[in-house]
Amino acid sequence: MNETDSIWTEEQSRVSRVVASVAQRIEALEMEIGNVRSEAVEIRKHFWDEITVNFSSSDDVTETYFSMKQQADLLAERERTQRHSAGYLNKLRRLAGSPYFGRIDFRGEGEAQGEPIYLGIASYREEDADMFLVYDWRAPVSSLYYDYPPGPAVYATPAGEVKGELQLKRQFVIREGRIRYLFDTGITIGDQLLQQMLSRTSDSQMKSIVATIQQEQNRIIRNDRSRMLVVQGAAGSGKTSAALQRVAYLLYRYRGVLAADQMVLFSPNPMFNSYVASVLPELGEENMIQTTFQAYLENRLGKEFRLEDSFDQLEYVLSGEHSAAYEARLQAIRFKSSAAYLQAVQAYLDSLLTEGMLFRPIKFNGKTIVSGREISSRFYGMEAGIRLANRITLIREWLTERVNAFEATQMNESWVEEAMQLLDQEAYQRAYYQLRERQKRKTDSFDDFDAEKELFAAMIVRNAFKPIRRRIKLLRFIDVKGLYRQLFADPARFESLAAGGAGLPPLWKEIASRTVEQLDDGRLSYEDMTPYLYVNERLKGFRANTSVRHVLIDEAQDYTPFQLEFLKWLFPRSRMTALGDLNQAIYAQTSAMAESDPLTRLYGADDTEWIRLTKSYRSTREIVLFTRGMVAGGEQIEPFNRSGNLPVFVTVPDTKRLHERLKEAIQSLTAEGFDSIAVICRTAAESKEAFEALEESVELKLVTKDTPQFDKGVCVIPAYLAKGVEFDAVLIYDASEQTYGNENERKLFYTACTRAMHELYLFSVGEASRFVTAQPADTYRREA
Ligand SMILES: Nc1ncnc2c1ncn2[C@@H]1O[C@H](COP(=O)(O)OP(=O)(O)OP(=O)(O)O)[C@@H](O)[C@H]1O
Repeated sequence: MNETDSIWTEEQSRVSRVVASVAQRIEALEMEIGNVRSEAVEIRKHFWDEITVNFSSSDDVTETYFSMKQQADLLAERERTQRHSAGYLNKLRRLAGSPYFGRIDFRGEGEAQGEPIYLGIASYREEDADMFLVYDWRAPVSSLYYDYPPGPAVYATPAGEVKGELQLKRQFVIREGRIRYLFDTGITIGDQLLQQMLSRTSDSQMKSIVATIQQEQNRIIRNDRSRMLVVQGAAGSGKTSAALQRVAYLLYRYRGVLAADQMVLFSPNPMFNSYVASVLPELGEENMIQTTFQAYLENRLGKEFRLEDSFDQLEYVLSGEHSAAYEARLQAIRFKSSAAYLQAVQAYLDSLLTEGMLFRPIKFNGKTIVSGREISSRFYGMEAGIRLANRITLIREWLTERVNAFEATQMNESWVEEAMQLLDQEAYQRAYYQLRERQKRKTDSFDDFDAEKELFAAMIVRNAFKPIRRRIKLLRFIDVKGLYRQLFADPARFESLAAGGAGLPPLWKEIASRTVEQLDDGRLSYEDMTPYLYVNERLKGFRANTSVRHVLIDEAQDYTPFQLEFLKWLFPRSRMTALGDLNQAIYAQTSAMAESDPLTRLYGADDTEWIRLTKSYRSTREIVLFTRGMVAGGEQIEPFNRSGNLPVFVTVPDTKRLHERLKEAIQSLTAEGFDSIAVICRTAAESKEAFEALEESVELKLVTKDTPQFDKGVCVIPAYLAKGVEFDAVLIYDASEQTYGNENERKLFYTACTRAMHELYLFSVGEASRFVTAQPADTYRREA
């Protein structure tokens, strides 16, 4: 037996021992849980038997209370134990066939001998044993595995640094209790294993990467110093993967203090939510809250306005209509998402302390109780030093008093009498009994007709004023829509707010009048949604969420400085991780990542850390070498060393031939065993066209913004919905100069091409796009 064989045999016998031990533990735990469950069921069943219910005297009541409490506590305790054990059991089951994926031998300074440490997705120790048979990949010592090659190494613990020497680093692939692969690794974590992981065909669900986390990714995952962590990483560099492992890490690191529902992940679209939903459960953790910024905006503004979403906005931009209105819209999108606009809006809100506040009148039955002007003069009559929020609180109190006073005058009005007549029998009965109950507590008599009538009248008046009180409570008397409109209705005022108008877009007047028109029509375009909500919240008080402790923003380049500022206000007690790639900023708006300032300014330089990822893992070396030339700074993107075919550029004479070639390509890729193939188009309209042309000859699905989840197979999808996800093979439907001939579409084209893991085909009717022809001829292959 040579050395390798004997290592293999030794390691296999350890694996078998651990697997047997885990299996035993699972069995014991299943029994234990079964017992606790039946105990809990018993307690529930006999809950009342054990309790002596007696309310005769106050002592008896106390005794009853305590006996109930005791039973309830017992039950809660059993159920807690059961939940905890069930969670542990879930983790053990995951260890059962594949207990670990790595081993490090570490000799601490001053120690004579190194200790082998085995890493898995959860820690495991036999009962009453000191040593862990498996360490959780998130334990402090486990970081050695990701951070160091064999040699001197150090890891941080809550009690300080531990120095020593890493003597061995070994990787395993264990399935069903058998070692499939085993190798000792050097500097990075096994290129060999990573090669294997990356050469698999893709799935409709993202996978966890714990066994092959790279050193630079580990810095993201374990970072817990700064309040704000910004990750700028190339396409396919593992930003999303790192973000999800980070959630798992933080849940472990702060267990007992931080729960999954205190972390929120903002995804680019609802489909993406389903794509990443299985990573945490795969690691035995609960999922964090997942949402999209659009869903939040819709929830807050959907009742008031007809809303456009970011995809509609992009479709409009891509339509490329050559008109003055189009140019104005582009300028509006850019300006309204900029830090300059945010500052102008902030200056506007500050200026409202001296002039310009707008209030809605408080009316009842068409009669004005307090006019808008009256509220306004009350507002500006206050001492200059009182802050906006305090003024509004004072106005609210004052309005409540005014409404109270008015309400008191209404008892004998004819509308009350009429309402009394209209009470139907049932409502009358209900009201009668209610009043009677209430009255009984005060006096015993309720037979006086006049008194009864008076009480009814009071009740009717009170009910009629309820909505008004509610409106006052919710500060609806502030005319937010009017105030937002005013920003645009008075361009001169806005110019003075925006630092003398120096930074205003050239078509500002056109933009202003269009915005007013839209607001009057009850519509809100995507670029106005966050600013509008910001104005609303600043005036009415932010509806902040204080329970969330960590916000992760994926595809952060698609957020505007305004939106990030908004999220900071919304989650005041939260840390933030923003992950993005400026080269994939496909929207026309100003990106918060375009310059480092908006992101750094959010929490200040001292509280912000930037990490850059330049290695790309998703695509083959050939695809990365072809695509990286399309974007600024692309030469810094380093491909992971996994080889495949050159991207293929196919020129066809007409659409008929295009569809034939597409069909052939899909068929041959399917035959080669690729599970996920995407025909990526520029817009929804182009996707529909491609889908209709192909659906008869190939089995495929059309993905739209309403598609709830990804499925394996062949799909046709617009590029903006393919963001963040990947496919085995990508076919660019139309890579012609006519379709991608505009500088603005560079990033969209790059994003589409970088979705490919193994194969990339680009088709073109006629002349090829400038983004293709600019690439070195040896980075792709041409076919006619
Ligand atoms: N350390 C790793 N081990 C194994 N696979 C990895 C690793 N890092 C990244 N990958 C794989 O690379 C692919 C791209 O990762 P991911 O989607 O997280 O990248 P991204 O930076 O978010 O990409 P994009 O910005 O293009 O959406 C995924 O298939 C992921 O599993």
